[in-house]
Amino acid sequence: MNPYQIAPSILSADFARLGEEVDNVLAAGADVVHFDVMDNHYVPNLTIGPMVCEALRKHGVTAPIDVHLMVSPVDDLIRMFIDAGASNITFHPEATNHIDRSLQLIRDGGCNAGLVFNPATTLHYMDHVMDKLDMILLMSVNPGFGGQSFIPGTLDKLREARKRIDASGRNIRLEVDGGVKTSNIREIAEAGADMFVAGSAIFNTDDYKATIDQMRAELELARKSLGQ
Ligand SMILES: O=C(CO)[C@@H](O)[C@H](O)COP(=O)(O)O
Ligand SMILES: [Fe+2]
Repeated sequence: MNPYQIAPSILSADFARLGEEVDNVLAAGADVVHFDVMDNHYVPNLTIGPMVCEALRKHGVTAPIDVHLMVSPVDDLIRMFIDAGASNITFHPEATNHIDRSLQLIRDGGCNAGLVFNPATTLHYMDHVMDKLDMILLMSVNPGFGGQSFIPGTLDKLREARKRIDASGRNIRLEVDGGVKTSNIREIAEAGADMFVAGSAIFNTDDYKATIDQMRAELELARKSLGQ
């Protein structure tokens, strides 16, 4: 099994040709489709909802769809994305009054559940819900837009999150989102991440396969330096 997952964010895809873009990036070797949902309330931008997720499933996409909810509140959209064919659903803990209940709702719907931490959000939100987490997503930019620069302090936060995951003994994915590129993916992996969202770094290149191959080569170097 590939220990590392590459998840292109379709926020940077050409929305006028979304089905084709997703097909192309999966054919180029992507593992997962990262699906950014913004409500112009929790974040100052507005994107796509469950109808688009369902349309991708009807189009024939069978790869995991990783839904990143940047919305408040979260529960209604969790239900809709479960019905629309989501595989993973993550939300920001400060966007719901009932973190445990929202995580349980995702799991009861048969999806993997996760919390998302903004650069300034404390990891303590995970303390009492480790048993309900399948994944943890650390934002390495402030949420709302693609194409921003990776915030370097995320590396220490990743190391801290990795320690907590290892101490829990649970199989929890550690995803990172924002400013991930071929030039920094290796050090991000060495800090403990195992799932990498990359939007502009993939969709703004002419050759998706060449970019993803280069990312995998960097991840292979990280794997060796970690002694895995
Ligand atoms: O959730 C978000 C932004 O809020 C991300 O998923 C971005 O879409 C990542 O874009 P790049 O930083 O990789 O361009
Ligand atoms: Fe995202």
